[in-house]
Amino acid sequence: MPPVSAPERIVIATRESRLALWQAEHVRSLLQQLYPACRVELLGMTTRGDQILDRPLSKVGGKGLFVKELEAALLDGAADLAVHSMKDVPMVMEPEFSLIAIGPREVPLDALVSGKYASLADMPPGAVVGTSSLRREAQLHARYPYLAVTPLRGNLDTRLRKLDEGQFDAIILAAAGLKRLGLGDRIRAVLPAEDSLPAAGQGALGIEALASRPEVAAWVAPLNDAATAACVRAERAVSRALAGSCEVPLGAYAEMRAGNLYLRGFVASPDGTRMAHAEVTGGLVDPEALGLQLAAELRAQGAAEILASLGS
Ligand SMILES: NCc1[nH]cc(CCC(=O)O)c1CC(=O)O
Repeated sequence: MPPVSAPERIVIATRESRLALWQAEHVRSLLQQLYPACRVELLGMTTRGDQILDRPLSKVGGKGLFVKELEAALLDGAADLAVHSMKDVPMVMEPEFSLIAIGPREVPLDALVSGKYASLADMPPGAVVGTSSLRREAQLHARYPYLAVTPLRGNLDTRLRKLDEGQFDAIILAAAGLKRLGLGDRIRAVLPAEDSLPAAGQGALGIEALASRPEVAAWVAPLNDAATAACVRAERAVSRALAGSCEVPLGAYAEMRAGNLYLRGFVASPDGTRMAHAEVTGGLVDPEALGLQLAAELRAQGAAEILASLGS
């Protein structure tokens, strides 16, 4: 039996990239199984983040550009919930909105995609790696300072096309997106967290609704994965404490190890010459507190000076 009185109709707001539609369709089918008599529908939308492709997101308003239009659809009642990649959800949310479920994680790590090289270590000096993520760029500069990093934006298909056209020797993408779209065979190497610590929330789906609609939260509660939610909440607390809404080279990654949360994070200068790195372990009771503990540890390792030099 479904845990709540079954809804008659649920409308899911989603971006229209292939990955976003896959994720929304995935949530649609899970809800349809829970509520067979319900009409579960998708409302596809284009966001500012999808339109602005010529500039780095960090220069035009950041992650919020991927969620604003979906939130507007929640506010005006056109949709009941919105499905996001947790990585794209701003760390600080307006109080009208709440994250009502975080689904199980795909592989949370970054992946190397290349027709030429099987690993970063195989790439010769001057070889060109495409990424527009400050986090990936700083880590590449720190560990492989002889590689060239050049900007790469666009949805997954666009990025793969630019690689195939020869604009780059390799590109770095989230393994999760490639796997979800059936493009897992494009992955030459999954980058270990030691080489490329993932972004807060990477690989996890988030479901957002109006805070004023507890019935929507009850409908989707069965889709929440408690372990993933704890990991992602710890990661987001790190990012919130250190970066706020600013775009900085920062990674935060939590794993379950022996029933505890093992949380790692870094803050770096974009050129990778300065990097603060720290790790903490703690129980599942208060993931946000563990995130704040890691943020304090990173400050002790010099994160504050690095952030100050970024002008944030
Ligand atoms: N920044 C865009 C974005 N948001 C989520 C994913 C991949 C899937 C995920 O991490 O959940 C991607 C693409 C990428 O980073 O390669």
